[in-house]
Amino acid sequence: MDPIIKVENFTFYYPESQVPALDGINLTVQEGEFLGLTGPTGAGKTTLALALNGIIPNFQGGRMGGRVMVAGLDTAKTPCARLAGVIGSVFQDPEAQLVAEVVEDELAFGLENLAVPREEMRQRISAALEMVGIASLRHRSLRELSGGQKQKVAIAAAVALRPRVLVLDEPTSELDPRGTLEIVALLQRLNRDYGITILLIEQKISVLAPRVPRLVCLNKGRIVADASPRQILAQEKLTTELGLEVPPVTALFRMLRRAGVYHGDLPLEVDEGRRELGRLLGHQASRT
Ligand SMILES: Nc1ncnc2c1ncn2[C@@H]1O[C@H](COP(=O)(O)OP(=O)(O)OP(=O)(O)O)[C@@H](O)[C@H]1O
Repeated sequence: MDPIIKVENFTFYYPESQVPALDGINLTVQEGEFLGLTGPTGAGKTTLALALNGIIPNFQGGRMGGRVMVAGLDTAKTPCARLAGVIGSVFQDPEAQLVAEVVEDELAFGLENLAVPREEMRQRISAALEMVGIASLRHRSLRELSGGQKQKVAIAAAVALRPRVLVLDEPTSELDPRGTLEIVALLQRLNRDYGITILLIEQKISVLAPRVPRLVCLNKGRIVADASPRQILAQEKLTTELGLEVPPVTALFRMLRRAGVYHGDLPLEVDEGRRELGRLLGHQASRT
């Protein structure tokens, strides 16, 4: 089967910039994957998201090389309205991306732009609100909602367009830890139950690591790693270079590995670490 995303040798310079924001990117994503994308500030994460949804190069001037294919469409040659039915985007700041006063109107907005007939529009709005678990917010004013609820509305608005891919650019950066985990759990559900391919851009590696099977790391416009979070977090030189905030429990087990007392998989979460520690201490006790 053809991959849902295929980025081939893609390079992009913003206007008047001598340094490429993206430099020879090659990335293949199969339909149904849940992918994390991380890297330091200025690495090119947002630029890649904009290249995937066609804003680059359709609305943003600049120079590019290579190509970006999403669901078989070349994003540089496809109108953004057509791409919107294939790939949905959610950005960092819910305020900046919401345009309506009332939740259901927000969902209607994108559908109207695609000229979806009225009755189908009503059905799609209901379905999207159900999928995201916010049917009860349908008639609420956006101004009354929390940041987390607003992000869910933004996700529902994207889902109403029935995309095969969702790209989310740091959607939880303005949320507290509970709101963050709720959004990630929602994305996992959309991926698992509806097969939507998810590309989640996130600097907080502790949020991504236990929840994504595949993590792509960008630095200075290049992909510097593409592996499981466990494999990436095991590479001390790489994580230092990228300034990734390694979860404390993972850092502890890296130390134990270095000291030669631990040889198992690196835990990514506290519970996992506690279990491994129990096993390790039990093992040590049985040897003495
Ligand atoms: N509109 C623009 N015009 C010129 N240069 C830009 C523009 N937007 C981004 N850049 C530059 O492109 C490079 C990549 O930026 P980008 O925003 O894609 O990185 P990022 O990884 O998303 O960073 P952050 O985590 O801070 O959002 C940076 O050097 C940045 O300064």
